[in-house]
Amino acid sequence: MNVLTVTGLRKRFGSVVAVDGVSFSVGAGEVVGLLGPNGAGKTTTLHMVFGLTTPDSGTVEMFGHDMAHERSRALARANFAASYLHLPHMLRVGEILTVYAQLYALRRPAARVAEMLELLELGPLRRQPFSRLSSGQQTRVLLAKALLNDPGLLVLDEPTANLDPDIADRIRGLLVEQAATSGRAMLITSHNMREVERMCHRVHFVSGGRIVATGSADELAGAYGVDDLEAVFLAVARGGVPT
Ligand SMILES: Nc1ncnc2c1ncn2[C@@H]1O[C@H](COP(=O)(O)OP(=O)(O)OP(=O)(O)O)[C@@H](O)[C@H]1O
Repeated sequence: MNVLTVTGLRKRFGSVVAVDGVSFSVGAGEVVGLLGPNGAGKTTTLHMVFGLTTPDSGTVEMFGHDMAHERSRALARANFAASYLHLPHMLRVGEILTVYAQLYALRRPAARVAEMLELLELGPLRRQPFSRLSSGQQTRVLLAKALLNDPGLLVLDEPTANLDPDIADRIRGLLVEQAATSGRAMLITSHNMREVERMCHRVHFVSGGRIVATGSADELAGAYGVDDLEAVFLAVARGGVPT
């Protein structure tokens, strides 16, 4: 069974059609990427998946629950992170994670917070207020918050934005490993093609609010007769078609 099934999503903002009939699915243990140029509709799609934006039409089903009618049951097993999200600025890192651990009704909140602090290398920062962290440190706290409830579906909008190459590489590694071992489904957006090649089993290219190409990185490179996903991106963004 799919963890996530998105069918015919549409969203218009005034005269702008941001998402124009997007359908896809994500299975257990699968990492799916949404790629595309600025303004293509990726973030709007993620926000509709997670219930942050209400679609004009279309459906989102998570763990077999329809988001429109069983939102809290669906979201109980999911989580979302994006570097543009804000957490309470005056609270310290440890306090923020503790608040979320309680909100998620975790059985052993203190132990889980300690685990996340270690996993995201945040131990030395646990007494720092969120407002005093660098943007990369804030991104790590947002990821720690998103992993707290061991979600079966993790939605990440540019997961390694603001991270230095070393920590970004380690975080990609841990996300991929966790998806493989726990069966977690992941849906991500990224403008980093090497990241997508490393993390995603399947990618959907979005352009003008529509999915215009789908496949693994290798399949897409083959279809467009190019060497890698970066070249596929350029071809798709410039209106190319498969060879
Ligand atoms: N709240 C909003 N009000 C009006 N227009 C919006 C709103 N959110 C998004 N849009 C418009 O919808 C379109 C899609 O935006 P979206 O943020 O989904 O693109 P994106 O693919 O995530 O782009 P990027 O790669 O730059 O993050 C854009 O034209 C954008 O200006």
